[in-house]
Amino acid sequence: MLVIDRLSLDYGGREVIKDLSVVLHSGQKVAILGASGAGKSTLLAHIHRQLKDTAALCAQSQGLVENLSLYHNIYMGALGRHHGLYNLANLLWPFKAPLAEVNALCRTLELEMSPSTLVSRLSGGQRQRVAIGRALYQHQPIFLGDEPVSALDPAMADRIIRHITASHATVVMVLHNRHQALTHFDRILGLKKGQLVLDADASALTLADLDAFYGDVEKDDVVKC
Ligand SMILES: Nc1ncnc2c1ncn2[C@@H]1O[C@H](COP(=O)(O)OP(=O)(O)OP(=O)(O)O)[C@@H](O)[C@H]1O
Repeated sequence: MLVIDRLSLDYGGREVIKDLSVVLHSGQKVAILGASGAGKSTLLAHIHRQLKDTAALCAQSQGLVENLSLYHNIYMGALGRHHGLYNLANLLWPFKAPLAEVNALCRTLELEMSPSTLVSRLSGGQRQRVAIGRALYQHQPIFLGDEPVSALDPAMADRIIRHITASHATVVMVLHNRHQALTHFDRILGLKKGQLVLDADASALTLADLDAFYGDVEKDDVVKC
């Protein structure tokens, strides 16, 4: 699906991804772990640039429009599927079919408020689910998520990840939760200071392995300080 060969990326000359090579396969569910600042979002954004015609990105920044409703924010996922005039008319007078689809999606995402609720009135976890809804509504075969469930309680996060993985052939998700990574994903990549230091089948790893991975990262950071 995507071959990344000796990738280096920098911000203003500061290298944050260093000589990274990895092959991502269609049909895989891949979790990316790593300490804050390791380069996970930068790598995911690169993957999205390469796959943007077939992948929906749920970014950490969300990009929700505060003064629009939950319905309109989720509907934005479908803008590319429709003519501009249809989109404009739907903005003013929501059509029945997309409204029913978005309502169904809201039920799946456990968003129980009216679809006309303004996004500015939602909690952090509700906003995350709207952003996930918008990405799901793109109906792409690949879902890319950057900590998309970090604000949800663990049980709800499990249900939402289960829905995302069931509805997409391929998922690449940045996470901090080791349990979620082991439970829902086939393969785990670990980044440390812009380098790939872990690439293994989730079935071959344990929570203790991932604790050790984070422990090493933290120890190194302490030493560096
Ligand atoms: N727009 C930017 N301009 C300059 N530096 C940036 C920018 N975005 C990220 N960085 C830097 O690049 C490095 C990697 O950032 P990135 O967001 O990819 O890390 P991350 O692993 O996703 O972190 P987190 O878990 O905190 O989200 C960090 O040192 C960060 O400060």
